[in-house]
Amino acid sequence: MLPAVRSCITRFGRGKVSAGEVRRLGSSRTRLHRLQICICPPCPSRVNPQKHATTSSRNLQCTRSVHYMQTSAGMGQRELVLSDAQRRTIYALSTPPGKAGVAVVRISGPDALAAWQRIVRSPSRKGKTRASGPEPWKMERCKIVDPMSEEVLDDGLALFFRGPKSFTTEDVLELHIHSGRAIIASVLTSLSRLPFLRPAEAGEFTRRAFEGGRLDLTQVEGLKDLIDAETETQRKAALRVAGGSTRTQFEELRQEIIKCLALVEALIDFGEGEDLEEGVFEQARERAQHLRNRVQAILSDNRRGEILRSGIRLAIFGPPNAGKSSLLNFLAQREAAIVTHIPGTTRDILELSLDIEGLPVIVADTAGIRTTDDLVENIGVERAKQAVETADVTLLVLSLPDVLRYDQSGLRIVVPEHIKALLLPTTFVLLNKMDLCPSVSLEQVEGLLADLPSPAGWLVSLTSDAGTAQFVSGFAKALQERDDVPLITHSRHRTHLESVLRFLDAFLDTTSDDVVLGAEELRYAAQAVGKISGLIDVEDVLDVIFRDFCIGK
Ligand SMILES: Nc1nc2c(ncn2[C@@H]2O[C@H](COP(=O)(O)OP(=O)(O)OP(=O)(O)O)[C@@H](O)[C@H]2O)c(=O)[nH]1
Ligand SMILES: [K+]
Ligand SMILES: [Mg+2]
Repeated sequence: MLPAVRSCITRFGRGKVSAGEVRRLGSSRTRLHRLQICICPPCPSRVNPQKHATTSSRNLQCTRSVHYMQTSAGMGQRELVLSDAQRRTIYALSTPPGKAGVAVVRISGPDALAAWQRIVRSPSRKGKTRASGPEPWKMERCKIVDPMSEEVLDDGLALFFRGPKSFTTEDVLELHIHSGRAIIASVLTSLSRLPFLRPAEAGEFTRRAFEGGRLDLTQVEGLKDLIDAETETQRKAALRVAGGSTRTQFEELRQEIIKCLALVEALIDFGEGEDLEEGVFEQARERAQHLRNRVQAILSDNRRGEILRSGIRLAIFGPPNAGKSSLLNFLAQREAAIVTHIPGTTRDILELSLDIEGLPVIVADTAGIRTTDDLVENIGVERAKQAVETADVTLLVLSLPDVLRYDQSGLRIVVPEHIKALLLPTTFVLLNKMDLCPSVSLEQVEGLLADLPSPAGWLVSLTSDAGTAQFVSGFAKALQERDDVPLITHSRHRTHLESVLRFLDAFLDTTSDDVVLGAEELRYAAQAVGKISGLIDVEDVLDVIFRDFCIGK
């Protein structure tokens, strides 16, 4: 560690210099990649910054956590924890192994250029020296050679990205080679012979993109979801998250909390009436109330984002022989479930992951619900009830001829009592076997469907296919609810947001007499939002105070 940096950090630990000064000095002297400064809950043990400051040879990478402690007197104490990790250049095959047209080997880190010089031989650059280096962001036809023997391993393309304008924000070299086991193995073996390279660990390129500030945690999740997306709706949602729309919205939320905190901090430091205008605390309360309502609104999304990611869990249920398994087979377009005329055919739950008009749906076919002496069937009925209870969406299948009644009051649909008990206001209804009731008109049945306590119902014949197209499109639309992707796509976001809500509520419970406590709650709230994106910065609070209040003018 350079003495100037060490001394600056020590002074920072004593509160003599600002984090910004440390950052500036650190950046200029040691070419730091990035510095993370966090607000942490009060630290039980004071940490000796010196102990955590270690020396590293090249390309020092620092991760610093600032423990911002608020004492009862309202004075801030800052502590610095410094850890250096040596940043080596990593390499890996970035495409699936096996026979294909192209394979991409990615090399990222400070020595990517050195790797280029050792293994890339470009015929078009005969006149130029190797030391002049590649032209960044430009594909170059080249030969890939073994760095020791100069043996040509493959004929391919090389692409050099100069950091920070690369995925990882470091220098990145991409080798586009032919995809074959032997070629890939020879190139990777050659790379392993370069002492300044090491194989990348799982997710390490993305991790570096995160550490370099290219992606926040929500974008990292979005990127993974994008790669994992199996349906069109999932792809669109993940693309939006990966593109940073979630990041922006959470960041806005955090900034709002920090503004609130800045008001309260100013109140602590300067007190109302002297340097500050009146009503600052009220202003902070109003903002916090507004924020609280917004967080509450984000949380009441019926888990749509998480459901969309993992697939909507749909349970098909109903009386025996209604055509539940026939429906599953129709949706799957294959004979996945056994269908017979015998009531009680399905016993266990049969689950299939299906794509319904671009929506990921995990469909469960269940045993027909009835009271029976058959031990095995009874277990099946119990499982069916459980599946209905745990599903995100339920669809009741009824056989029209079995439920249609005609009496003095006219035509009615009678749902068996033990089925009624499982009906929710959100249960969709499918009336099947319309082919068996030719005398009943479509209008009549539509009127009856409207009487059911269900958001939507359809009339079909699964054997003749009548009405099935309308059912599928109508049902998919009903499942989609709205096109917009909710902000929360991972339960991790929900957990942190619930904490935000708790801290905001706790702040709203405080009075202007205990502003120190109130500030603490707001700090926790900001920290909880910061955990969603993975970026927490104590300097933000200081920046806002200085910008908005012109202290010490
Ligand atoms: N006529 C007619 N028969 C149908 C229709 N749909 C299904 N069926 C028949 O109804 C019988 C029962 O169908 P399943 O799909 O096994 O019914 P289920 O609800 O799964 O029955 P369980 O598993 O025993 O509860 C079979 O003989 C099907 O061929 C339809 O639209 N019209
Ligand atoms: K059956
Ligand atoms: Mg069945």
